[in-house]
Amino acid sequence: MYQHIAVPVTGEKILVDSHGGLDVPDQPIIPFIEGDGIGVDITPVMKNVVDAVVAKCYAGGRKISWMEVYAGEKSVRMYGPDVWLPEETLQVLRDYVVSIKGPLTTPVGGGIRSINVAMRQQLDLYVCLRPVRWFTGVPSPVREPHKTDMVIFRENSEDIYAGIEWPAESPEARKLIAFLQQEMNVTSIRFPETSGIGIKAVSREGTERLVRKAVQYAMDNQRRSVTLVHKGNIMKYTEGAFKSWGYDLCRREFGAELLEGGPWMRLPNGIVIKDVIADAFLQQILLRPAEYDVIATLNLNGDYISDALAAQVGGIGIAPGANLSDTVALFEATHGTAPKYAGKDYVNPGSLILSAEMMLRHMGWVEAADALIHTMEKTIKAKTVTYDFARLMEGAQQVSCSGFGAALIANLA
Ligand SMILES: NC(=O)C1=CN([C@@H]2O[C@H](COP(=O)(O)OP(=O)(O)OC[C@H]3O[C@@H](n4cnc5c(N)ncnc54)[C@H](OP(=O)(O)O)[C@@H]3O)[C@@H](O)[C@H]2O)C=CC1
Ligand SMILES: O=C(O)CCC(=O)C(=O)O
Ligand SMILES: [Mg+2]
Repeated sequence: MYQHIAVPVTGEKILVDSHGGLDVPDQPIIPFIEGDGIGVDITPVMKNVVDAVVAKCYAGGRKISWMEVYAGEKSVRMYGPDVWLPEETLQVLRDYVVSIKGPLTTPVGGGIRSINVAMRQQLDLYVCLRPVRWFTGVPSPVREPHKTDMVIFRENSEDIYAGIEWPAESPEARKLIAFLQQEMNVTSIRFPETSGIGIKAVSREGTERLVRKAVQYAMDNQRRSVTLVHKGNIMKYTEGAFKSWGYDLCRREFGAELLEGGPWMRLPNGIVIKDVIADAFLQQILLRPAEYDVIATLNLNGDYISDALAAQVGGIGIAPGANLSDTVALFEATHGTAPKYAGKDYVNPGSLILSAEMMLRHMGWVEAADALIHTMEKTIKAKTVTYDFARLMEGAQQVSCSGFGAALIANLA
């Protein structure tokens, strides 16, 4: 049926029920993309650890049937030049509803800007959900890392990140610059002859669906606040509008009322809705992280904030994430392909394993998700860690990528 994808002979599809919930069989087929660079190291380790934890928790009653699908460099090798993201891969990710991917290299000079961004756009995975928490014993550059406990909701489908841009001196850039100057009275392009041009599109619909998910998450998970992070003082009609539309939505759909003086608000259940300008936020998360909880932000801000916050709790080697639409979920680590370490069995697989933990929880396999967290805590506490933590820890036993996976499996309760 497919050109290169082999559907496992055992296992069934996860289905979406009439209320939008998941109907998860005991042997679901989960598509996975190995990923480029360190994908060859971390993805097999993630699968082994997940298989072990599921086997342990459900004594054979549940099992994942993994189905490999292709994107990135492996796809080009299999499907031919410039086929970075085959149509059948997108179709499977859409049809099978829950999947997981390794990192993908952004091709240089190829026909696709970023495979990761293309997937998010084509599957309309408009939420990038990235929880940031500290595990006991993880080395951190801050004095009180346990105070960093945030959940980032990054808008994943629009903003300057969508890649609407043209190089300096191209006919398109010249045409757009001429239009701006002649038809829109723009006088502030300092060097029009040599300017590249990018367009930042931010919509009310895009903002509202993202903020709605963030507020709903805060309510469902008893969080204290939702902060809208933006640079609206400068980019008034994109980032400033994100803030205003976010507050309006909270008032209209969630019954939020202004706190004294505004614009901060409070929901009937006490959750505070507030906003902060992005540069101030980046210093406050270092100085007073306990003041922030759920974060709703635009695409590019969310990209920067994800890596910055990950650093506070040990680095992107342990930073998980999910890309979500209303039905489809594609889990992935926050980091990229770290090419210098590719194939060396060296890096931390923790970020992808914790992404799988989010996936198991999303599927309702809570026992397995809890067991994964437990063994992660136990293993790090015992100072059995990969190079990234070992170089910052005293008395650590440094293990390889697969060695860390083996330690997680050995430490399963
Ligand atoms: N979602 C995705 O698939 C993403 C893809 N990318 C793509 O990845 C490629 C490389 O990007 P780059 O900017 O180098 O960023 P990376 O995130 O790939 O790597 C940057 C650094 O982060 C550390 N790091 C990353 N992963 C791990 C890990 N698993 N364990 C321990 N440390 C880790 C390493 O630090 P150190 O050197 O200190 O050891 C590494 O050199 C680019 O093509 C980029 O476009 C980037 C981000 C996301
Ligand atoms: O697609 C890419 O190359 C980068 C993506 C990225 O940095 C992210 O999603 O955090
Ligand atoms: Mg990033």
